Amino acid sequence: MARLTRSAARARPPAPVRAVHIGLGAFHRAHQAVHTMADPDWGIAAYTFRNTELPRVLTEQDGLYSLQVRGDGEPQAEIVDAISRAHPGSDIEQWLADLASPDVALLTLTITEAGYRASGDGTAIGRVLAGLRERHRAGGAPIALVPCDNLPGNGGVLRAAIRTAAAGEELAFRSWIEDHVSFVDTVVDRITPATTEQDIATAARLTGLEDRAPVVTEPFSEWLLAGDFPLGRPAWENAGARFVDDLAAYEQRKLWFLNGAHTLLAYAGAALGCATVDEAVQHPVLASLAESWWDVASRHAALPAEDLADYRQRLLQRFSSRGIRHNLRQIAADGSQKIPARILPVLRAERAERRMPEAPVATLAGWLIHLRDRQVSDPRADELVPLARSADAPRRVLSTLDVSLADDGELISAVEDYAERLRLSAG
Ligand SMILES: NC(=O)c1ccc[n+]([C@@H]2O[C@H](COP(=O)([O-])OP(=O)(O)OC[C@H]3O[C@@H](n4cnc5c(N)ncnc54)[C@H](O)[C@@H]3O)[C@@H](O)[C@H]2O)c1
Ligand SMILES: O=P(O)(O)OC[C@@H](O)[C@@H](O)[C@H](O)[C@H](O)CO
Repeated sequence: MARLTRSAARARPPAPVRAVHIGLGAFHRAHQAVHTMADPDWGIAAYTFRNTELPRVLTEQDGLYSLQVRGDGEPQAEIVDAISRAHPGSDIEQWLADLASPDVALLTLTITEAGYRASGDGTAIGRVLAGLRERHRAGGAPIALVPCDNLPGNGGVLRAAIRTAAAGEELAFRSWIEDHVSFVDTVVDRITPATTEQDIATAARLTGLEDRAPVVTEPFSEWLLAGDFPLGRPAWENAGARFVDDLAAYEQRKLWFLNGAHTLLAYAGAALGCATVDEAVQHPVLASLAESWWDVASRHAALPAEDLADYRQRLLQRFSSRGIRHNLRQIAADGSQKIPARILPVLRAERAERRMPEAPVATLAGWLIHLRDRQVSDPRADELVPLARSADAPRRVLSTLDVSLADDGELISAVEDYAERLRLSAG
């Protein structure tokens, strides 16, 4: 079987690099790259500072990969050609040259929620700062930074992270950042699980080509953006992106309803023995918990009730799709970074009205079990795992997220009881 390359796929030559990406993974390739492909004048130079294998494979494939879109029927595959160059993080010189180039108008980021917390040499924020420094030195063309991670106010979070990291820099550079770097807020949505060996075999069957870097995703895709692009941007709207003035209500809907339900299922679902999202939503206890989460979140959400009702109905279909096997373990990573945005705002609002909502309690109880019994991937794991194994674990773990919730004795008892209930139900 022929290897997937430009000549085998008879595709156009790579587009000139005008966008850079950091955090080359599955999601970038299912989302921002697909939007960028809709504008043939824009090519991407994509970097990953952790995975050396993916850029090597993509380079061998001339930047091409297949995207399998899986709904309930037969998957459809298309070849995505938006990535003109793929680089491992060791290509520091190329990274600096790309960010310094006035041809480059924007940098997109998918560095996970945890990526915005860490700064200094070797971190994503440290590398972005080094790139901006180089750009400033090289003439200082403006640039748009477009974070695409599931964080509330992600543009503002990135701005704050860069400002903090730049605190010791020269005044001229810091002023340039304030005046010439635009931080765009986004809401991103397309469920994209990690690729499996089985997906590689399916890609070969669908395309007739050997592709070592296929991506699997769902038909649904959404990208909402608010902010300025001083040197222009691809016509992302050709692929359905929407540019709006205020994202807050959409962001709340996405983070609470989709990501919040994912987090609930990841912890309570794993405690009840489920491995994937589609399996979890078939489980009667978890299906009812998800509905109860959406009921309680609807009480506090800003969008009109009909909009929320449509959204949750659609979510249930998306979560139930047999084509997408989204591992709960993948979603369970970095809970300390996700729970505060996805679950706690609703829990606080409920507690202020003296209610004890079952689904947030189940999420926290499932998280406790996760921290105590499983292999934990979380930037705060060293602190959290010992606390979860100590006496008074619910209070001590919750206090790492929000001291006022940890002082809520009724809540702590409810979480403790629920964790026991999950353990008993799991047998
Ligand atoms: N997969 C999805 O369904 C989806 C949907 C919407 C948003 N996202 C966002 O995209 C992010 C990446 O998802 P993915 O599916 O591409 O994952 P992935 O595992 O395929 O790729 C993750 C990328 O992030 C980088 N990364 C991981 N931890 C980092 C850190 N601490 N600092 C800097 N970079 C780091 C990795 O090097 C890799 O390039 C998610 O964390 C989420 O914020 C994902
Ligand atoms: O990607 P994370 O780790 O932020 O969160 C896991 C999932 O909730 C997330 O990837 C969703 O699938 C995604 O946000 C859908 O658009």
